[in-house]
Amino acid sequence: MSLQAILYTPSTTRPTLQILDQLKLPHESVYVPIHTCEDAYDAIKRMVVRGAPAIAIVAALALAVELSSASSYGETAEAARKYVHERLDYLMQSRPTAVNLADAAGKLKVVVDAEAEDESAEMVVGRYVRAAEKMLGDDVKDNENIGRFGAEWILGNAKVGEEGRVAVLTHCNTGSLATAGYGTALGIIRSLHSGSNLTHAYCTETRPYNQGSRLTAYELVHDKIPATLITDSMASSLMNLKSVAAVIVGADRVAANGDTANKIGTYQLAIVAKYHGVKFVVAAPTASIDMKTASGKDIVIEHRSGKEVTHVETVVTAARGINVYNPSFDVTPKDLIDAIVTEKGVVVKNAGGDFDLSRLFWGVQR
Ligand SMILES: CSC[C@H]1O[C@H](OP(=O)(O)O)[C@H](O)[C@@H]1O
Repeated sequence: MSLQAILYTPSTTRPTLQILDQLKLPHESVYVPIHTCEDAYDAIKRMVVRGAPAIAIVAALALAVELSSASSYGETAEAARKYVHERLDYLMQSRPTAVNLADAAGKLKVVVDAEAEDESAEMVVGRYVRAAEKMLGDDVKDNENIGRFGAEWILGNAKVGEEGRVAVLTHCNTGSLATAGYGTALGIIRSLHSGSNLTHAYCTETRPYNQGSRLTAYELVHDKIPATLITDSMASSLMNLKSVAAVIVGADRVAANGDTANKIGTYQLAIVAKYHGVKFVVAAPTASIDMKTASGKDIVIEHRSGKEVTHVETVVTAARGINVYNPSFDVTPKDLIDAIVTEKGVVVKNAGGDFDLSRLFWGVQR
């Protein structure tokens, strides 16, 4: 059975939403109910659920559940539209760096704003719920495409070993626990593995939240994919001594020029990969690409509590009184990125060294 971060039961009357408490993994697999937007906001903020696509989908579905269980959205279609806008704006404040939530909110606002003659509040709500539910299934399909396109690109462009197989390194968690299923960067690893083209997957611990040791390692073991856990500080030695063909990472926000914000530690992996001639691949749905943000210097980087660094669960692991620097993300400049893999295909830099990401959105209302 595949791992699922999100359990959603659509129903004509009262849908239900539960999320896997990722703070308890890998020790316990516990699902917690989400009834309101406040529940979702708190779960996203505390990283009970995390991962750019998963954050967006949980927020969208939480509002669907809330709308279906209360008539607090007003008596008229206009009141319902206003309520949906306000709740989405509230949810968007939960974490600033990943763009997927803002992207989903924008799309859902367009859906409810599509006015129809004499429609009721309930008709607006119904349109919202159907659009939010569609995001769940679309994300899995997108990730399967990312997996296929990414595996094909790596096998066609990286240093492939004997029998057409590769070893790769990934950072943070970008699998079924960060999405609606299958995953982005981890989706490429799943596709390489299912095509018998993977010799080994290395995953970094990804301090301080340990998405790698607690979540990615959990997924790789669950799927019986040959894998080895390393600490973040081992990555350069690994690329120096082992035949790593590609580093594959996710994205929280890809700027219009291709600069990419991702989990802290990504930037240094890109530098080491460049030094060792290892391909550096960003895997992300187009919902993670923000054409309104020109470059990486314009991306807001979330800073989190120093306790994430000084504590492992309740155990203090640092000298009391020390200051802590804890940016949750860093920005990898486009020059260090070899390919951006999306559900619509792979984008590489042109002869001028630039990514032209706009073509991914031709004919799409943004
Ligand atoms: C496909 S998940 C994308 C992205 O989100 C993760 O951040 P967080 O665990 O803080 O939500 C990580 O940066 C992943 O690469």
